Amino acid sequence: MDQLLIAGFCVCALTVVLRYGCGRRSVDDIASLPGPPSSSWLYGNLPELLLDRPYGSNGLKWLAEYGPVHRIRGCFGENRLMVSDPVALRYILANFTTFGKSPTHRFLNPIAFGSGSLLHVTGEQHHRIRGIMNAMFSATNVRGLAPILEKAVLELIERWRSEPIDVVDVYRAMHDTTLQAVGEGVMGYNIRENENYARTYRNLVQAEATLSKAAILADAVLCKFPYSLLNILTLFPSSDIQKLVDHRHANVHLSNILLESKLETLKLESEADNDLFSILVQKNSEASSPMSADEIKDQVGTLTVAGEETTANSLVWALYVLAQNPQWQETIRQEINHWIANHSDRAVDYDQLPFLNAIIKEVLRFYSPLPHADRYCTQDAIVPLSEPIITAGKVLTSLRVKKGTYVTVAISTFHRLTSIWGPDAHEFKPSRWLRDEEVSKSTSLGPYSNLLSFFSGPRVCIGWRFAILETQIILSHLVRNFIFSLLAGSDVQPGCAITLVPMDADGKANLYLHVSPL
Ligand code: HEM
Repeated sequence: MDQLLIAGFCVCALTVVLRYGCGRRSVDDIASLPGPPSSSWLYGNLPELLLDRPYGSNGLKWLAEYGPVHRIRGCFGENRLMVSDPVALRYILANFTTFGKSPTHRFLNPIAFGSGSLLHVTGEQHHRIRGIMNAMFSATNVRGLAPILEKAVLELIERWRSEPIDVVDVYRAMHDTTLQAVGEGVMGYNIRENENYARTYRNLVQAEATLSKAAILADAVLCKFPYSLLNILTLFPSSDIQKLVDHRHANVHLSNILLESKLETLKLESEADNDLFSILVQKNSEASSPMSADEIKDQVGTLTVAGEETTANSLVWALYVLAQNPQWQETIRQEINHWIANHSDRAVDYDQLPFLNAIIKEVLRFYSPLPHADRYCTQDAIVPLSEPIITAGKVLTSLRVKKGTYVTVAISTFHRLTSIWGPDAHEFKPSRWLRDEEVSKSTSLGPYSNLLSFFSGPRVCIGWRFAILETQIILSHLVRNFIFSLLAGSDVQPGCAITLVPMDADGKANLYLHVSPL
């Protein structure tokens, strides 16, 4: 966000804040909750949360000190709720009408993806679009994509084998490969070969993921204004908003081409391609309340962004832990070679590779690709708790939350609760997934192995099956073909760029590893 714009907005925001305060003066319990002190009225605890290195260390400190439901301060001294309590989380994530997306997301998502984007729509429109898109992401349809996903990784393997490589930025390589995989698997189109689209896409990701004190402030200021006023910003776009607008143009161009060609195939009654977008167009033509052409087109950019970043970063962290543990690479190799030797007549069933899946689950737990997400309370609510909170002489068995409160869904902190994951919750330990009884079944939250990585409730990740299959395929093929090892003296730490990325000392996202062909 441009400095000038921020300064202008700060002045307006201060006026609004001073005049109206930080929200309605209805009663809630958050002010009385324990929470970390804040040294800054302007930024509150947000820099400690968002700019933390390694990401999550402050979250874990706060968890230990104040418990799984506590207060943190946002900008201008506002109270925010930070939640990793499973009962409270289930309630919050199940009630999207009350706990919706943050005002900033509601402002920015339509600019980047269109107002019909699944990430943006709510209520009946979300229900209708989601119903049609759920069919697109069914287990059978996703399973059918294995050959497309295998092709993406085999091309990478070919490139790595054909040129002498030693040290590779696997962060970059995984992002390129997942961009190709999501393009070909979801859209039936190789996005990597469309330079303009790939460029605007990278710019968009960079603009959205740039976290700094200025971005924190801009976020806090934006939400104080009505959308009608904010929309004026798009007429005088800052450089970051321009990146969103540029990507939207690229999306419109690409989605027009894609939709036209898929509709043509449908009209000719020729055999439809098995990419998910073709399936969507087909399912939509049979739906009783179909999506409009614009609504379909708005999913192109949505699925690219939602599907690429997260999966690429899971793969990057998986390669990072494997590079630290060569014996785990060998176990995966033996596992897959054994499977192939015993089932030479069948395609690989990746779900039948226990150690590979244990690594993937532990990566999703320990390096949660989206480490936290915001929700914004749109009407006063009462949130249940799994355990009472004793505060200021009162025992709270549930929590009154007032309209206008930000709630941080602390995904990565939930993944470290010893009450759920056991006393070794803070260790990276794939073996926990090989002994079923060790992973608590008492709190079933997410769609996959009680992990919250994909969220739960009506906004649960629609692409989780795709993400798992893609990770299984790319990781197993890479480990079968190469040995990964750490560079001497390399020092990356988890940093938050909306998703969790490995950051070097300069705050740049990358991960250089030695890659040796087998
Ligand atoms: C490891 C990989 C992934 C992770 C950790 C992940 C995580 C998430 C999370 C936490 C949400 C909820 C966000 C919110 O409501 O604030 C979400 C939503 C979504 N994800 Fe994923 N995701 C992954 C991969 C994918 C893939 C591969 C696709 C598609 C190809 C995808 C498409 C979407 C879409 C469209 C939504 C919005 C759903 C809705 O609001 O109804 N995601 N994802």
